Amino acid sequence: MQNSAWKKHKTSPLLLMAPKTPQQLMQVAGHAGDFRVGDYGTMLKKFCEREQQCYLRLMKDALRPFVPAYHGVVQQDEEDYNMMDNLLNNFSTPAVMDCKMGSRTYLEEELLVARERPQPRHDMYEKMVAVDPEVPTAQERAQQAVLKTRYMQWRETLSSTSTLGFRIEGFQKSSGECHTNFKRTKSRDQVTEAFDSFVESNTHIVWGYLRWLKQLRQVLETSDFFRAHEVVGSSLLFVHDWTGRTGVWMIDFAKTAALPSHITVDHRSPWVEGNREDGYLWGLDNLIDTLANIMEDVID
Ligand SMILES: Nc1ncnc2c1ncn2[C@@H]1O[C@H](COP(=O)(O)OP(=O)(O)OP(=O)(O)O)[C@@H](O)[C@H]1O
Ligand SMILES: O=P(O)(O)O[C@@H]1[C@H](O)[C@H](O)[C@@H](OP(=O)(O)O)[C@H](OP(=O)(O)O)[C@H]1O
Repeated sequence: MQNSAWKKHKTSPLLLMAPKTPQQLMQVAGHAGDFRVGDYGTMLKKFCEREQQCYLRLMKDALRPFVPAYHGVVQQDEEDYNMMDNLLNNFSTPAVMDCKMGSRTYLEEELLVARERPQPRHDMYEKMVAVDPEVPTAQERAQQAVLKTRYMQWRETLSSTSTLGFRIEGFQKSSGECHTNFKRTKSRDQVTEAFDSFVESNTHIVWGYLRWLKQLRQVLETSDFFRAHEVVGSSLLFVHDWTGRTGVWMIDFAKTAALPSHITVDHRSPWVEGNREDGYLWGLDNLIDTLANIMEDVID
């Protein structure tokens, strides 16, 4: 193996079986520039220790089949990356959708930081007024800046995050057609319309996704990892292709935090500051209901 990174970390047998052929990098959401194509069917995501710790725990959890296999830390151009399976492997010109799960998209600790050391952000002010120039307060207008938590809360209420506990971030069809303009996709009807466009009204695909989501819900209800973590800002990645193959995986654990032992969450109760609830299962219930309704409408 040529890559010096391999010397640093042992490879898993699965990885050794993966193709050497360079994989295509397809990113339908998230931070631009944080990803690279890795060797042997992997992708590299800019290193985040919190995410690394989650993946290490997830590799030993019941949730393992629902997350990309994790292969350790590698270096490229003096940058550290978490290396994981590219979930698009084994799909033929796939369609991909990213759904951000949960009713809250920032950590409680971010709220504390915002109070103690407020750092209003101009870039977020710009993103806010680009969608709705009427939203900033007089003070925010004067500063031409907003706090990140304020921006994130506004994004939640604008989209289905606050009403359904998940939101569509973006999708790419197998034709390459890409849609990322979902900031105002809020009602169940709007979400259904977007989803229908993603699957191109193919109920076989919807059926496949429903099966994945129901299995995932069952496993989440028994997972030790899920019981002990606040899962915030994590996404479900939906992948299908023309052969009818489907898959749904959990990705993005950069803001998934271990809970102190005295706190338990059910992932369905409403969040109030201090209870650490993330609304993940509430969102998954609503997502499953939304897809089930698509199937019912077809049958009726
Ligand atoms: N293991 C993977 N296999 C295939 N594609 C992936 C994988 N991980 C991430 N992606 C792609 O990259 C996108 C962004 O991933 P991710 O959510 O981890 O990024 P992020 O920058 O942490 O996002 P956020 O802005 O929510 O913090 C996903 O929507 C998906 O298209
Ligand atoms: O989708 P948008 O409207 O572009 O907003 C971004 C989105 O909410 C990301 O989840 C968030 O990153 P984190 O999840 O990592 O907090 C990012 O914060 P950032 O700019 O501080 O990275 C926001 O700018």
